Amino acid sequence: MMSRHHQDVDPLDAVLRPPPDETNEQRALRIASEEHAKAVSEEIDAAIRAEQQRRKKRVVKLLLLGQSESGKSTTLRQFQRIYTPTAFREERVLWRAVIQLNIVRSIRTILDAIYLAIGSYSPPAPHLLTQSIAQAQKPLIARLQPIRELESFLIAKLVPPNEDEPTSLTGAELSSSSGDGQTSSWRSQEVFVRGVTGWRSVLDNARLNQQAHGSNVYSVESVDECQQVLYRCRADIAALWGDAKVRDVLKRKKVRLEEGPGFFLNDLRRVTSLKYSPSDDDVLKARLKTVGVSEYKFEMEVAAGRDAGTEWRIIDVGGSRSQVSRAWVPFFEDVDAIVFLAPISAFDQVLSEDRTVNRLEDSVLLWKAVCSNKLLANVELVLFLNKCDILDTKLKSGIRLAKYVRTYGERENDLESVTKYLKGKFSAIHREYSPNPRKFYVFATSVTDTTTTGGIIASVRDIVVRRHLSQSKLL
Ligand SMILES: Nc1nc2c(ncn2[C@@H]2O[C@H](COP(=O)(O)OP(=O)(O)OP(=O)(O)O)[C@@H](O)[C@H]2O)c(=O)[nH]1
Ligand SMILES: [Mg+2]
Repeated sequence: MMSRHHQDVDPLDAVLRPPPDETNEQRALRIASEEHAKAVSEEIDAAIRAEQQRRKKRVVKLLLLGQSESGKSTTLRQFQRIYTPTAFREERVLWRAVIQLNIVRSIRTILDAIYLAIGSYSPPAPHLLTQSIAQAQKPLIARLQPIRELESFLIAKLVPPNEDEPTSLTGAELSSSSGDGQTSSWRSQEVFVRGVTGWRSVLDNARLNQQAHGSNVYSVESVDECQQVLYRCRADIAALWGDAKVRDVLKRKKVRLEEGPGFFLNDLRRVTSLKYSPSDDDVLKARLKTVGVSEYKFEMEVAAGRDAGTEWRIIDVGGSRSQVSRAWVPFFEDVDAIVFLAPISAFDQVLSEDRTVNRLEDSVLLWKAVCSNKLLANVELVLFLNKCDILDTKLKSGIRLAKYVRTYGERENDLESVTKYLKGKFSAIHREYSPNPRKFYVFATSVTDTTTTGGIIASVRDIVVRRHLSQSKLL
């Protein structure tokens, strides 16, 4: 009998059942306290779910390294173009000011080359041929004066306010050898940006500042006024760039604008039109130096398919010499992979910050330092032998690698043989200097090229994600 009675009565039910003699007040209190307990329990459940979600969410960290002008920021822009296309497209218009400055810089480089050649700058002696060009082109040069003025305006607009770093970072440099064997050179400012998003807010600030100061051409309200100046000067710019004698001066001064960063003079009609809006290719070609370190975080958009929702942190550092040791090391922690860019087209160039150092040699030394760094022993290293398009043009124009890299010897002076040889050299350093054996990933790249870079970026993504997953399993 007893056991039957026990089966009929739920002991919990007995405890939870409201007391039979409960007053209305006690009932209200009981219900309130039950609701509170339920709310607390739901909160705890939500927190647990969020934590589970966070643990499931993939966060990958990629560091871009390489000397200045190697293509790090361009590679970052390729990631943005491919994985956050909407945001990339929306931001394209903001690059117009940078492109305007790139154009203005090219024009100034040409004018400076002419002036330097005729001895307006000391000490070179006047060169008769160039002097006659300067005479012939005098009215044209005078008409281009607004372009020079545009330069300082755009610099004021693009360089962050209250910037404590000197803005006169080394940039394009011309040198002139005069008849007496003396060489003179001067450095021009190169505009830089601290961080990827920094310059955007700078543009907004500049716009507001200028609005407060009236509306003549140089207290421009917006980018459009600068565009108007370029538009008005387009025929003169085209005449200058198209002049055979001017080209001759540039050739003699060894100014190869086309191979340099931010070159737009072959697209003058389009880029100086009033309604000009930068294309994807323009944004990739534009040059804006990075100073310091910028971390770009993004989640791949739904269009990225199976990788949508993965959080990427790509760290882009300034590559000029003064920044290398100071800025890079603190970012070595927690990195899944490094993309190291070596601009192999630069085998016949020197660093703009130290004109005694060959750029290829500098890249090799940096690569050695990265490979041998113990903090990076377990990090995947992906090497981009970059600027292959420029390398190809250079080799075809007859510039020989063997003149600068003597060990290259009698090998063929073509793109395939040169990249194969350099891959071997970089691979040997990787093998010899890595603290632990690791796989060597290498790509011959032209990161400004959208068609070929898409596939390479996808391969990098796979390498990084695979490594990230294997590391997570080990934890
Ligand atoms: N033709 C060509 N131009 C390239 C290539 N890669 C980069 N560039 C251009 O070279 C210039 C320098 O590239 P950036 O990406 O700014 O170089 P960076 O490594 O970020 O340089 P810092 O910010 O000074 O460290 C830009 O104008 C790019 O468009 C390439 O493969 N081919
Ligand atoms: Mg950069």
